[in-house]
Amino acid sequence: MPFNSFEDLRAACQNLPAGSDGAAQAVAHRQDILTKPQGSLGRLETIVAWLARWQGRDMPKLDKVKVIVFAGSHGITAQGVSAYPSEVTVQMVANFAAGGAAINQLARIANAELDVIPLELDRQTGDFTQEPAMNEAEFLAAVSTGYESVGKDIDLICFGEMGIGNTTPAAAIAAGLFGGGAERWTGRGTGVDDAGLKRKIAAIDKGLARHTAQAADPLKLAAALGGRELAAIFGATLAARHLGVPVLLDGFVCSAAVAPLARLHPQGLAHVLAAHVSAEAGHRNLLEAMELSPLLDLGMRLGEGSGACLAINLVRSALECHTGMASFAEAGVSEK
Ligand SMILES: Cc1cc2ncn([C@H]3O[C@H](COP(=O)(O)O)[C@@H](O)[C@H]3O)c2cc1C
Ligand SMILES: O=C(O)c1cccnc1
Repeated sequence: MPFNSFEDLRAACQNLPAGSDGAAQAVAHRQDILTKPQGSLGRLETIVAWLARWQGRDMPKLDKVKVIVFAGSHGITAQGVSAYPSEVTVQMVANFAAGGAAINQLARIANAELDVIPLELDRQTGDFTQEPAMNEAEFLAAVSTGYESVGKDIDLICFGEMGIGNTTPAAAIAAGLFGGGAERWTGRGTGVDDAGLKRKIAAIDKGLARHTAQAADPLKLAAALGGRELAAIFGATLAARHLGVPVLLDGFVCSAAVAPLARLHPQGLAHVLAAHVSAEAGHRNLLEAMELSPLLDLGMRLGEGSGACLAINLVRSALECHTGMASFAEAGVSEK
């Protein structure tokens, strides 16, 4: 196991590579000689520079793109915080294996390999209104599983989650890290009614009050209020940074999962691009709090990594222009 204590993990979060300035500059230089008005591909140009910086390659590639969906089971569901029953998590893992979920279709069309990693689905986390969701060892085990799931040979990676109830721990982490109370961060998830939304807000406020002692430490907070799949996404995003793999970030749950990294290092999420802003209330605020600007805004609120996976083809398009276009000199086109 790569991490045996909060302190081990904290040290790994504070020791992050800066990415290659040279590779990002090589991309910017090539962008300026391609047959288009300078800067006219807008964010497509900065996406390629971002890929280059974090892959450490002057000419980035997207030969091996991966999606990993982590699944977890949540004790907080006892508080009636989801519109669906807890057993849907295991049922959806079977659906992923059979190819019947949204993420299966999106991964196929993005030419991305899909892995699904269930995390102790027969052992729910603690109900954080009553006890910590995870103790230190449980949290570190989930973080370590995520950390070890990322290979060095991957060119771009997306993480997704499946876990009925998990918009509640996500909102709790966001509220714990960025303040403003539960109401500011809590949305309807799978579609709870007004009474369900009230229960959710009350449960989160109760959890925040119970675990105030953990609030000053982003890792302890994520253990007390989080979930195993969120912890794994945190660990996997950290591994991606250490291994030079750029990350596309999915919706509200994934954003909350990686938020502790933003808190532990000022550049902690520099290798992460927000693929979309989800319709879950709180996601827009959360991205703003982490200074991330989403690529897509399509009213999606599914999770599974669906928004991140959809943006793969955008990144592929950006790279295709960069590698395939002719320069002014090559094409004999007059410059300004
Ligand atoms: C059939 C089905 C498929 C899903 N795929 C992702 N989620 C999403 O919904 C859940 C979070 O919402 P809440 O906090 O309200 O439970 C997570 O499992 C998330 O991945 C799904 C939910 C359902 C019902
Ligand atoms: O944005 C998300 O991550 C999300 C929203 C609703 C349900 N599950 C996930």
